[in-house]
Amino acid sequence: MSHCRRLGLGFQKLQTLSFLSSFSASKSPPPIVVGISHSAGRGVFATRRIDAGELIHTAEPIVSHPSLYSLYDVCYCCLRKLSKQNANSNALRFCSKQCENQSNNFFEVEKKADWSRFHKYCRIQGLKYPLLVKRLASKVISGVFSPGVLDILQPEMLSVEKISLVSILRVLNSLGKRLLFYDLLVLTEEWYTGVLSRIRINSFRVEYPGGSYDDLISSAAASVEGEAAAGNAVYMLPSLYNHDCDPNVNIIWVENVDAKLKALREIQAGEELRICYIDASMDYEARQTVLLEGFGFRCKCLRCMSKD
Ligand SMILES: C[S@@+](CC[C@H](N)C(=O)[O-])C[C@H]1O[C@@H](n2cnc3c(N)ncnc32)[C@H](O)[C@@H]1O
Repeated sequence: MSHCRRLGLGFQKLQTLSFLSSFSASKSPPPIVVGISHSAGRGVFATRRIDAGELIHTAEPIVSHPSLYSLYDVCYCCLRKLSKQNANSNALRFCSKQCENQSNNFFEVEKKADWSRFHKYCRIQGLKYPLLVKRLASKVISGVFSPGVLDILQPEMLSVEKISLVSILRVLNSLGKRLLFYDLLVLTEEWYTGVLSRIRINSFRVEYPGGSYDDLISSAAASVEGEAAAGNAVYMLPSLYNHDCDPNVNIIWVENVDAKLKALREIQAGEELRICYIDASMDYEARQTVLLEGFGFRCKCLRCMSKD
């Protein structure tokens, strides 16, 4: 391990990490370790040489939600695209019995409230993170997760402006007495702010590779509405990957919300694995601006250090 120091995560946190990153006991563990990078806090490092194109690991989300544009076109659990045939245009659907069963707990909670005004508010304001908070809250209330499940992830320092702009609590308050969030004392405004500050810099936009002509047309229509993605999701291990404007790892989605992390080139043992959070084709100034405004940091990757 030449470039990193192993990280002393608490036992409980390590358990959470391994549970959520779909390392099957029958398969060998992925060739990675979490350590401290020299310029970006915690990071993920290779424990052996990794070949170009190698699948490093897969990851299941802690929390995910379809985009409002895709709400009735993808599985409400795994975000798999569904056939439009025989679809009731306003019904949430699952792709399989397995997804339906897996969603039972949180879906029962969600069904207790009418979310239409909340969705309308998010659509008008162009908000996606409150949908993830809604799903997480439902999972907490149904007992799937403890309220602090995201605490291990790095938070963003939220300005008052950012919090009030996306104040799910304010919107939910207007829904009246059937409020989910006030049912449980643990889901307070403080909980909401902590969760939002983590979701903002750790969530991924789930997009599939371009498919049929119909897909292209609907994604063009969705782009006009500002949200072409199938949905958004937060993962545990992928959230520990730092950013690089010349990344050595790619995160992709093939058919559902399960993420695949693949090596873009040969990686040596001890090297840090980094993904790209933004469109790397932008010039230096634009990349710095997007990373500062969107993720709250000045990029110190090698490409940025040489102002390329
Ligand atoms: C998704 S987290 C990555 C994991 C994080 N390092 C941790 O300790 O949890 C994103 C945060 O990592 C840091 N980071 C990631 N890539 C960076 C880079 N290229 N330069 C500087 N900081 C970076 C920033 O603080 C950023 O807000």
